Amino acid sequence: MKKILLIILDGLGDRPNRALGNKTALQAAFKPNLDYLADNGVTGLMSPVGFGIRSGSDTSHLSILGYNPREYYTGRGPFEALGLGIDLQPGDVAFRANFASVENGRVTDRRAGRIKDTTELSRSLETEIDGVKFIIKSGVEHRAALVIRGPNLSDRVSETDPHAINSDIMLTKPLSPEGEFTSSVINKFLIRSREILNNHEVNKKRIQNGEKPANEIMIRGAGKLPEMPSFEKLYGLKAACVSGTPLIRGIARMAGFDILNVSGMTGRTDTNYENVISAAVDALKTHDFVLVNIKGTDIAGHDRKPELKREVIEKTDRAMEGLKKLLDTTVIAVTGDHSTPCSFGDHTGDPVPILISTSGITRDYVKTFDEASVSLGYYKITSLDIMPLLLSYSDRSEKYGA
Ligand SMILES: O=C(O)[C@H](O)COP(=O)(O)O
Ligand SMILES: [Mg+2]
Repeated sequence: MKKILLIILDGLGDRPNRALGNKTALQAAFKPNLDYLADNGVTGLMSPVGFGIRSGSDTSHLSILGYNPREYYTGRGPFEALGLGIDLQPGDVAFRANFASVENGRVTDRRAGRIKDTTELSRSLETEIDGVKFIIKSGVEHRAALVIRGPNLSDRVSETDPHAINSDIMLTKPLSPEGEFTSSVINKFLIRSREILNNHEVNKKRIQNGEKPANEIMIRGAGKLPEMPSFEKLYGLKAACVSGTPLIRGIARMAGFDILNVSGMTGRTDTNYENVISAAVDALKTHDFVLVNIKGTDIAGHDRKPELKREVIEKTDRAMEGLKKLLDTTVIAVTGDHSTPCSFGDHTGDPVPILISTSGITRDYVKTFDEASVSLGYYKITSLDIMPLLLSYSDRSEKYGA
């Protein structure tokens, strides 16, 4: 039996970019190690969740790990909260939150210029209203989690993220009668938060420095704690997660993974790629399955920066130099969780390249790892097919039938 290393480059898939001579970031990148793994492996295209589905990182990672989101997904919020170390309790409702910039009632930046640190801002918003406790914890850049705790709370409330700039700021609405109280108490919190954030020293300084203020908190992905069997129970695999992204850490925590902390791992494009990959290699000594998530490719896609995406791929590739040595003992798979084309600035339903490499594998004829090359590869699969394939290539599958 072999170990399994699964490396997800978040939002990896792309479309041709004019700035890269009509190539995708993967096609334009110098990436000898990814190409080596593709050459010495089997490749193909992987559709996250299902063909043509524009999945989020939450539903796609769940499905890659074999948790069908249609069965287990209750919303993004719980994973964001768990990933930030909040001890979510049954009955709590959790949200993903964005610190955003607003001018004259309109959103000018959904990410407040990818602000570096919102800890003080989050702290200033914590409160209790009508018997409901508001817990807010800052994540990476503009990201945060909001958890509301109290009796009779419902997740049947609408989001307040317009997902587009120049849109009016929003309040939540109940999605059914059971969401009425929750929505009204959240709206009191949001109105109070606007007042606090607009007068906050951090924002006054930002404006003085010519930066956009983080003066609005927008919420989405309402959900309660899901129930999921552990990864170990499902597959008998002891698993570890190497990711600086709270959402991914939260999903892995829910699945019972060991969540590793790595020096220099930021969850941003400036992460220490070498440390991330070597922490994963180390973890393979004590774990059967290691999941790595590199977030920079997705950030570059959302920010419409093809050169930056290429750079993130090249840095990841450089850090992967030592992985070739592991192929005798390890199945290495590399893919994305969805496409985030730089030309679109958001997730699309385009399939994502996947490679699976290990010694002794029957190779296909593909020698380079990019969207077009792997379309000639062996597999056209969905994310739900990944775990069965990894179990099979690592000689861990149970026989189906006698
Ligand atoms: O980076 C993330 O957290 C998401 O993939 C995109 O979310 P955002 O558009 O709110 O930044
Ligand atoms: Mg993603």
